[in-house]
Amino acid sequence: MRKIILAGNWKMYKTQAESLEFVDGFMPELENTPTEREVVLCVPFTNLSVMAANLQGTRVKLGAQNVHWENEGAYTGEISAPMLTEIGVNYVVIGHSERRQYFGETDETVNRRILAAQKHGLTPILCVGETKQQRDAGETESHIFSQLKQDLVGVDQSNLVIAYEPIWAIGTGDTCASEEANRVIGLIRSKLINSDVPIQYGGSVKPENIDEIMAQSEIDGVLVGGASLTPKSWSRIVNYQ
Ligand SMILES: O=C[C@H](O)COP(=O)(O)O
Repeated sequence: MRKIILAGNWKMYKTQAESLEFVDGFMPELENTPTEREVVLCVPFTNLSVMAANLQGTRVKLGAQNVHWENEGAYTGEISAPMLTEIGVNYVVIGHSERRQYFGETDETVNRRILAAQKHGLTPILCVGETKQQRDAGETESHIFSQLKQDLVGVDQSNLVIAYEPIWAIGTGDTCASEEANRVIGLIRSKLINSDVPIQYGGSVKPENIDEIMAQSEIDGVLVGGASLTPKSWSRIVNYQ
């Protein structure tokens, strides 16, 4: 039985005060959410401690948005896995297209980050996906297979989540058709050793399309940016029909 994981990625949004306001608004909405659905919030590093304190005793799991492969060292601006686990972080987003595009993340560093996360008991959410240009050139599958091959070297597939995020669908309102997302996710699954790895879809997920996305047979959850930022839209997403 594959796990359903609904994860919000807040990216570089929300101060601590705004995070707490969100928790107040969102928690009552979780009361009717089926317990088998895992709900995760991947928040900015600066909000992890305050969120850990405020989510204690709730079913919401905490996620970070990146992790370095070393435990400590002269790596200005980076955060290590032991620093995250000390706070009570459970998940970490790795290889998001924004990290790959703006911050020089490569498949090699993505792989190193995943291995470090797993070594410390964190569950990596590995993001893969193609650009519009690659899709138009018919390179969607080859690009994603290449990412998987490099990113998953030596990775334990029993503690892993993958998010398929077509880059052209992120933050654009231009959702990938749910049948197409389902097809690509099925192909990703066919490349894995463990076919029970939860595979999410990400890219302009919103209250209006969540029911259709979650009705697809291969899709085990979603990684949501913009629509995870307000209690109203996020609660509609976790309470999909
Ligand atoms: O990590 C989340 C994705 O980048 C999707 O972002 P979005 O829901 O704002 O399109």
